[in-house]
Amino acid sequence: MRYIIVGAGAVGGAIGGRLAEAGHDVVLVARGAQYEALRTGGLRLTTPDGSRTHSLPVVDRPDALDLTADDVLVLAVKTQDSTAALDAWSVRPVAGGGTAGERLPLICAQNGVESERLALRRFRHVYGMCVWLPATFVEPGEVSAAGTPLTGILHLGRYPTGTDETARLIAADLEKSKLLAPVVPDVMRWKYGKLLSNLANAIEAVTGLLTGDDAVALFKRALAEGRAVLAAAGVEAVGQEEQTKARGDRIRFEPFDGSPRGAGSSWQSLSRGTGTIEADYLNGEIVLLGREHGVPTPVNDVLQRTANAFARERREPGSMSVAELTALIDAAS
Ligand SMILES: NC(=O)C1=CN([C@@H]2O[C@H](COP(=O)(O)OP(=O)(O)OC[C@H]3O[C@@H](n4cnc5c(N)ncnc54)[C@H](OP(=O)(O)O)[C@@H]3O)[C@@H](O)[C@H]2O)C=CC1
Ligand SMILES: CC(C)(CO)C(=O)C(=O)O
Repeated sequence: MRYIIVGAGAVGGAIGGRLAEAGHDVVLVARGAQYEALRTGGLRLTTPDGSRTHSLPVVDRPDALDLTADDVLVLAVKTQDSTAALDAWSVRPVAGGGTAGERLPLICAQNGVESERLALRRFRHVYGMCVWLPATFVEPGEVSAAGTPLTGILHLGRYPTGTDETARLIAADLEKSKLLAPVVPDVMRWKYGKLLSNLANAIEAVTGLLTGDDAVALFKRALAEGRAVLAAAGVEAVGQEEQTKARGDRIRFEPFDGSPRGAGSSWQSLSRGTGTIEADYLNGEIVLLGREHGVPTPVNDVLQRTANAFARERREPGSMSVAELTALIDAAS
């Protein structure tokens, strides 16, 4: 199989780099400065076991690549960029007839639960992936990932439910590539569990903090709301214990010597001044479900709106104190 990584940033670069190292065919899809850097200097991947550079084929648009029935699309863009990428790739012809949307497997290697829904409108064969793989976009052409001795754990399954032979073949390739890839029949249960953890992303992006009593207390309030909403919606999510057990002692996420990892993916969006952030699909997912099921969500609502304002106004990550953020939430509660 050939893996086409649509959005070769932090997560896409780490997964693509690991697959390439293990000898799999990989094509990177990138844009802007990242495309230029990957094209001219290759992909530099730094992990606890060292740094290496991979010279891989890279394209900046779908019509620069001829697709075959052997291809797998791995969507690793931020959720706010999913629709545009899915629209562009789904209509590409595949050798032998049909389009990518009709014939190729598409894996959503992203946080949140929205991309699978968007993908299923355009692709017949959609797979969800729950990505526990802390990765950093260091600079154009360079990404790092902190997991050791394996780089991350990627629960994989058919969307909305089920498993199949394709999932098992892809998982086998990932497992040969220093990644743990359990195939599960209920991948969205894993992704909803991860969504609850990612309610912290906005707190970290805005305040720069995830430790300390006040930041932890805020996260607990966001989490309690998230749990209440999922319960009201009848959505099952794996708990922290089950997630930790799945990793066992096979992966530790620890900073390593020379690790450039700063913070989570939303914090990185602000620090790169991209002008957008994923909050509508993390805290915003809980707010939306809360509205649908009559559960108030003042905490996640303020987190979503504050993170969006930070992105829009290109404010520095960490430039609001936890006390200020808590006061905004208290005023709305
Ligand atoms: N980073 C992490 O530690 C983790 C991230 N995740 C999730 O993984 C997903 C990806 O996050 P992450 O890797 O951090 O994000 P990044 O911003 O590092 O990578 C995404 C890349 O995709 C590019 N891109 C967007 N649209 C297109 C397109 N149409 N064609 C080509 N390239 C495109 C972006 O370009 P540009 O910069 O120009 O926007 C960017 O380079 C998110 O859902 C995130 O929540 C999950 C677990 C951990
Ligand atoms: C919490 C973390 C780092 C886990 O991989 C993540 O999902 C993110 O940065 O968005």
